[in-house]
Amino acid sequence: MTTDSSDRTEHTVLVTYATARGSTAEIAESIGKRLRDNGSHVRVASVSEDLDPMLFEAVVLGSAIHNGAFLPEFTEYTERHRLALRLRPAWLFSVGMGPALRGPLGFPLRHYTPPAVAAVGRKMCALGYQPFAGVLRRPDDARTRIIVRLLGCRFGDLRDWQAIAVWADTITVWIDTRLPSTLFPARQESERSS
Ligand SMILES: Cc1cc2nc3c(=O)[nH]c(=O)nc-3n(C[C@H](O)[C@H](O)[C@H](O)COP(=O)(O)O)c2cc1C
Repeated sequence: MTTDSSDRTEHTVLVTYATARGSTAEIAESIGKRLRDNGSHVRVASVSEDLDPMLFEAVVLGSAIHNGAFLPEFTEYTERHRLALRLRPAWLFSVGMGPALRGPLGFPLRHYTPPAVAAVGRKMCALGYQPFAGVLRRPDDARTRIIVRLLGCRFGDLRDWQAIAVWADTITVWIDTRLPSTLFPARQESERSS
């Protein structure tokens, strides 16, 4: 934990991510900003920085999905820090097409979690898992384009910033209510008497 100049306590949170083309990094930055605005002390970093989750009081981590799995460097990070992730309250997010699927073929698949993604959440004992829609570039090959269209998915920036902010707020509620209060005794005393 840290304290700012007014002795206000700030819980320390790591937001770490893996991205191939940048959309997941922007989602991680947005989650970090929201948690910061809500009063936490936040570090946003790529998994390539390999920050130790034990140095923070809570961890939010996420990756783009490619071919039904998290990016390899992300899965490797969760393996390397498996014990620390179990010891810290940790939340997992993915970035892919899922929440953007529509229509008779796409809708039933909206809530499908690829087994490789579910396995990461299970192993790290994530307190929550949230899939977000990402940025879907128009594929070069016609076959993939047709499949994506059949699943009712548009191409372009499909990110739902409001859903991302709401999810970050639920994490703040957990942090504020479950992590131990770290107020200095003197301040607690003055607050009791006011
Ligand atoms: C090669 C490739 C494979 C992908 N495979 C999947 C997939 O299996 N499931 C899915 O939901 N999205 C898939 N996507 C969509 C990406 O997850 C989506 O574009 C995401 O926003 C990429 O995040 P990034 O910009 O951080 O790399 C794939 C994209 C690419 C380029």
